[in-house]
Amino acid sequence: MTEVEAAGGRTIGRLEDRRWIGEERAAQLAELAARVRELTEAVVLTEVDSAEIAAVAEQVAALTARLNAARDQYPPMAAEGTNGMVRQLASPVTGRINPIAPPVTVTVCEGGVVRGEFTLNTVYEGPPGFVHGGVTALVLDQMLGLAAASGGVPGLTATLDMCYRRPTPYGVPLTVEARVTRTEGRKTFAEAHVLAPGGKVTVEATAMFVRPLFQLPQGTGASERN
Ligand SMILES: CCCCCCCCCCCCCC(=O)SCCNC(=O)CCNC(=O)[C@H](O)C(C)(C)COP(=O)(O)OP(=O)(O)OC[C@H]1O[C@@H](n2cnc3c(N)ncnc32)[C@H](O)[C@@H]1OP(=O)(O)O
Repeated sequence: MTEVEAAGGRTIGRLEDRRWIGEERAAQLAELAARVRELTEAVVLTEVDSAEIAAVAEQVAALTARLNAARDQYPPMAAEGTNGMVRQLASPVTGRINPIAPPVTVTVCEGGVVRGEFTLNTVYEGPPGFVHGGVTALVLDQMLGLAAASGGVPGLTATLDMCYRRPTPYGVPLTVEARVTRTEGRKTFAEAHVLAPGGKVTVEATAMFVRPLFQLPQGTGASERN
C-alpha cells in the first residue's frame, strides 16, 4: 500500500502521483514565484489611483488564466532535498516555487543543527513594524520538522510550544536554528530559535514530532515502524 491515510480516513495524494520536475523548470518557476512575491508586496504598499488598481486586477486575472490553461492537482516535487529527502518545492516555508514562502534557505550544519536564512517583508506584518507571530511559528515548525527528519525520526507535529522573547523585525536578514534534543521510539523532540541581526533571540520554540503509524509514501525515508 502506498497511500497515506490520515485520521478520519482521508486519503492524501500519493507521492508517486506527483509530478517530478527537474532543476531547469524549478528554476523557471522560482523566478515566477519571486516576481509574484514582489507583486504581493506591491499590492499591500501601492498608492496608485483606483482606475489603475482596477486595470492591474484585470491583467493579473488574465495572467492567472494563462497559468491555469494547464494545471496539476498537486504541487510538484523534486528528488533531492535536505539529507536526501524528497524536496517539497512548494513548501509554504522553504519552497522557492511557492510565492507565499519567504522562502527560507536551509543548510544542515555540523552537530545536527539545521539552519535557515530568510528575510520577511511587510506582507508578513503582525504588530505594526514587526513580523506576525503566526509566521514565525510557521517557520519554526518547518525547521523543527526538518531537524527531526534529519537528526531524529521524520514525523508530524504533535506539539509546538512558542515563547516570544521580543518582537521580530521585518526587512532584515533573520536566522533560524533547530536541533533534535532527544528521540523516544516514534517521538522526536526538538528545539529552535529565531535570531535577529546582532544575534538576539526573538522567538524560541520546542516541538514533538510523532512518526505516524499509517503507511508512508515511498521516498520519504521513514517507512520503518517502532
Ligand atoms: C510523515 C513524515 C513527514 C516527513 C516530512 C519532514 C520534513 C518536513 C517538515 C514539516 C514540518 C511541518 C509538519 C507539519 O506541519 S505536520 C501537520 C500538523 N500536524 C498534524 O496534522 C498532526 C495531527 N496529529 C496526528 O496525525 C496524530 O495525532 C499523530 C500522528 C501526531 C500521533 O498519532 P498516533 O496515533 O500515531 O500516535 P499515538 O496516539 O499512538 O501516540 C504515540 C505517542 O505520542 C504521544 N502523543 C501523540 N500526540 C501527542 C500530543 N499531541 N501531545 C503529547 N503526546 C502525544 C502519545 O502519548 C504516545 O506516547 P507514548 O504513550 O508512546 O509514550
